[in-house]
Amino acid sequence: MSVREEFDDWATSGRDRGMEERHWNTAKQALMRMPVEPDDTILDLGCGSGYAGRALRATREAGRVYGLDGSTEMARNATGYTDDENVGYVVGDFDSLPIADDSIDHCWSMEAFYYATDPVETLRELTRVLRPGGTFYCAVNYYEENVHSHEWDQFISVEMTRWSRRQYRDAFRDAGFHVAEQDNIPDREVTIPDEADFPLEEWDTREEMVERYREFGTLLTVGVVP
Ligand SMILES: C[S@@+](CC[C@H](N)C(=O)[O-])C[C@H]1O[C@@H](n2cnc3c(N)ncnc32)[C@H](O)[C@@H]1O
Repeated sequence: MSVREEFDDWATSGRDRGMEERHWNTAKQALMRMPVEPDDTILDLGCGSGYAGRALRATREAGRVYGLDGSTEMARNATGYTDDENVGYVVGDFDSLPIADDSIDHCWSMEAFYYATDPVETLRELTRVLRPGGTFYCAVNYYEENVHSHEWDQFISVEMTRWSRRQYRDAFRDAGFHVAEQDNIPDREVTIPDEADFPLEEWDTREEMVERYREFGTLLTVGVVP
């Protein structure tokens, strides 16, 4: 199945809002760190329901926000969630961004980058569209050190790239970014039941669930275009 078919299916069955809910606890912490100035132009790469761009408009006075997604239905849903004319959702692929050179101040991406067919090319594309000094805030829950994420590729028909912290930094540098920051952002809000409630459907032990959410959380890598 293609990215488009897979995520069209998610969007039409309402799973875009479920993703937003699952990602928001750590996404909001990372979004707060972005050095967005009023009127800056933002790209949300793999925007899903488009919540991140709308949050940056509402809280940081971002100027123009573009959400890009390979799924037509995701882009359609996202468009329906706002009447803000400075927020626009476009259909496109990470490896060939339909965006002019040096036109974006900051790019955000949550739980999407690793679906790129060619993640190295996607990074190169981002250095093309970002202005000098522009940043790429790349947040992922699927990565090598997060052993609890390793089986996720079995539940989806799209290829996924599982890089380590080190591989993210190296790839960012190879594509021409400076690496400004790399951090694990814990999810302190997700409810973790009492010991006596385990095993759960998804978790054998409480310890594993604590490690997944409170310790590993979301891996954030921040690149800056020189
Ligand atoms: C797991 S969802 C995350 C959505 C959103 N960022 C969030 O935090 O909820 C990944 C999104 O990336 C999009 N996507 C995956 N690979 C893509 C590609 N190669 N080009 C464009 N969009 C892609 C999917 O259609 C999907 O909406």
